[in-house]
Amino acid sequence: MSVRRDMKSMSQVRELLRELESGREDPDGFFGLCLSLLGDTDTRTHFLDVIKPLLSGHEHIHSQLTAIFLEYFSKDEADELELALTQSLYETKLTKPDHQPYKSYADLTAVTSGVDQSNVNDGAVVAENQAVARWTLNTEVHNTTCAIRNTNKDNDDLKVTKSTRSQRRRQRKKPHLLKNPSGPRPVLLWFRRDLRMWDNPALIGCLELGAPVIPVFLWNAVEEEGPGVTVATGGASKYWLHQALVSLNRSLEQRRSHLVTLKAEASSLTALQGLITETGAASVVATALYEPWLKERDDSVWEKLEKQGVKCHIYHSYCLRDPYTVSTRGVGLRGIGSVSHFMSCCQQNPGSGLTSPLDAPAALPAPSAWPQGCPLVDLGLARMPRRKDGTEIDWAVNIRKSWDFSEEGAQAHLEAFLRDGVYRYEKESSRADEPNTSSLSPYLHFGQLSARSLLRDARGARCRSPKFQRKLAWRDLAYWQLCLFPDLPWESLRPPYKALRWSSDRVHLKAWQRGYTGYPLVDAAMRQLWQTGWMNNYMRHVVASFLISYLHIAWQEGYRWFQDTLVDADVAIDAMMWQNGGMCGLDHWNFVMHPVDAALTCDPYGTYVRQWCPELKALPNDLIHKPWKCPASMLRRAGVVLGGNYPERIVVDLEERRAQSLQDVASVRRRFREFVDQRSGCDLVPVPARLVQEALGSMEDVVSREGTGFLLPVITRMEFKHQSEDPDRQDNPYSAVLKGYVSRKRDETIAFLNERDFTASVMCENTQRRERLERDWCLLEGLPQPIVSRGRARRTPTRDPYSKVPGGVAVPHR
Ligand SMILES: Cc1cc2nc3c(=O)[nH]c(=O)nc-3n(C[C@H](O)[C@H](O)[C@H](O)COP(=O)(O)OP(=O)(O)OC[C@H]3O[C@@H](n4cnc5c(N)ncnc54)[C@H](O)[C@@H]3O)c2cc1C
Repeated sequence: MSVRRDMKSMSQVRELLRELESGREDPDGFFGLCLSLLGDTDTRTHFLDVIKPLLSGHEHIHSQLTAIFLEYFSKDEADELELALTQSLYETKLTKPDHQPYKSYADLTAVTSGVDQSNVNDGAVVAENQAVARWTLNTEVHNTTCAIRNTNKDNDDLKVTKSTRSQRRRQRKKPHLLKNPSGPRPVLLWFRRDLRMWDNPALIGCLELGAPVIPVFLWNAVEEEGPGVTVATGGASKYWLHQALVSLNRSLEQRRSHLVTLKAEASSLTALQGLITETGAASVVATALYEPWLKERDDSVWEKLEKQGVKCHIYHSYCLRDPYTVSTRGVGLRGIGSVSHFMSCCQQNPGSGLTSPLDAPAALPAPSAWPQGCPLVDLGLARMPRRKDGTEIDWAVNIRKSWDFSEEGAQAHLEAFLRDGVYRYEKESSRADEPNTSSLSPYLHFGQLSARSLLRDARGARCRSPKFQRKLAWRDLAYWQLCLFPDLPWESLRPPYKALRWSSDRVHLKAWQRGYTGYPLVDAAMRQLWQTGWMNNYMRHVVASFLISYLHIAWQEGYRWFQDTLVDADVAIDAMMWQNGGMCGLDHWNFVMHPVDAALTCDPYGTYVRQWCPELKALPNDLIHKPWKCPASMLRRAGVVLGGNYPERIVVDLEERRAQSLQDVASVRRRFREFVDQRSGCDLVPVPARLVQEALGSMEDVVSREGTGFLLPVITRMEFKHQSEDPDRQDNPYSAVLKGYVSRKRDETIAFLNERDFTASVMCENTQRRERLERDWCLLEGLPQPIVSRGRARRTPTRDPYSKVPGGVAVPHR
């Protein structure tokens, strides 16, 4: 050992001594580390000097260390041999691949975790990583030692017996140096949805238990599905789950662990019990799930395991707030269902507050023996159907091309969005032709990204992002609603709307599902969904409005299709949004998207339609959203055959269909008057007693009826109220059909050009006036007529009809 290294090691030992004094290190661990840093001889020579400072103030630790030291150095020859072996392995671990010795444990952990050195400079992280690295190191040393010893078994029985005996003796004495079979019993880390290494409190919770960690994933489709027709994990989402598990396993392997996957045939409880018996695990750690049926299952699992003497530790990290702790106290129930009301509830009743995100551990302590699992493919999450000839139908090929399923992919997406995209998001999140939203939903759904760290990063972004941050509140709102109304995925919350007349036209439904409705915007969105498993929020509104208000198909059909095809399919969010869109949720969308007019906002140049409906790509911008308006010659030139390579519209009378939908709502509201508040005209919704009790201050809002529980007036679309009052009125002034709005940026451009046009036309008008006066004067005086200028008021090009604004100016956006 060189003098410089000697000094460096000594200074590290002194640093560790301070850790010991502050209680962050224990005497056994400290001694083990001294051995590894100083080596056997130097420890023997210097150790007692090193620990002398402990005599003032930490006498107890000093005497413990002295005992450990004396015990350790009173060993026999076999012990020496084993120690030499252990030390040499230790040296190997402490040597970089280029054979340069590691400078510090931070250095070591940076390599084992694959993280940048700059990330591990934080004191707390280094301490935590050191602890983990040490643990793993010790376990590994032991395992490798055993392995080497076993290969010698046949040759040298005597030596092995001796060695094993001495090993057992030392294990009893120094648990931190070699793993003790009777040491801490392993902990099962039950992964369900928070499939990540970063900011995972369950993972860190396991490490804090100081025991070997066995990460497991159990799959039981029946439990997952719940009691209703939830389609909790549809095809696309199962495919994502499979890929996310592959990636999780890779991350675990980088940390010297791996994921044990298991088909929980009978139940998750039975599978866990089996694992506990097989591994001797003493505890189970997981993050909470909030779907009521999963929570019920979990509660029963925790209860049974606790009775068996297994400790269960549950952490909350999937949502920003544990939805079961959100209260309306002090806020009341008025406006319930809106995100503003929900945020007021959270602000008024802040709960435990958000703590800082946690770093990923560098390594996980591995058990001495791993339980038997089954290969991930056996869970059947990514199983593809087969044709009659046995060949596979790989429907996920485009999904694979569209996404990076890993946690690193999530981080990269997030960074790119906060760096370049969040500004556009705040201005124009509705554009379908530009990737202006974060596309983080599948990562959030599977917990590959924690909501807490996302919020923290969004707050720290260069561009302010209030709109984006609010979306995370929407997400929590959905879980709160699902907890309050467990039937949310299948039963309308507003009772009268259950009696709405819905169409059962399967041809229409199929056309909508596959993107063959004849309305290019709707078709583009549905094809994007089918191929990539995703579409942005605005397009989800467009297609939902089309299904409900124009095809008159029940929202549950839309919900189920989304659950099956979205990679971010999320029971809580999907159900809440479809209920709201289906007019029967706690909130009402106060708009209906028109399948052509909406293009004004989201696809003004037809770029999006051209991408997903390439058969229409040669149509001009102003007609691409309504090919039925194209002259036959234009269609011919563009190669479009309506009813041939592109469908005819499945419904043509949009106005009529909308009016019918409105009439149907008015009629059920009149039929079930008991569910309409006579004072405000709002719909009444039965709410759980818990809500009412919490919001006692607002009892006057609550109408209590016998047999119906508590009825609460909720947000109701103005056009419904008006139509119900005067059913025969044709021109409802509150029509909710959104004509498409032009974004602020476009407004600004147009205003600027308008102004330029205005100046130009005023100048032109003046000239014309002067010319006219001159002409009249010449006529009166009998003089020859002056030569009139040929100039005319400048006309604005009319290439983009979507930019028409009051005032008559039309300009292309770019
Ligand atoms: C009919 C319908 C069904 C929907 N179904 C789902 C679904 O199954 N899963 C899903 O994650 N989102 C769903 N949404 C909400 C929203 O459309 C998606 O979250 C969003 O499009 C995802 O894209 P993004 O990550 O770019 O969103 P961003 O706009 O970048 O938002 C960031 C995150 O906030 C959350 N979020 C955004 N909008 C909402 C919202 N309205 N409600 C709750 N959380 C929101 C999502 O987790 C999203 O990833 C649905 C919306 C509608 C209209």
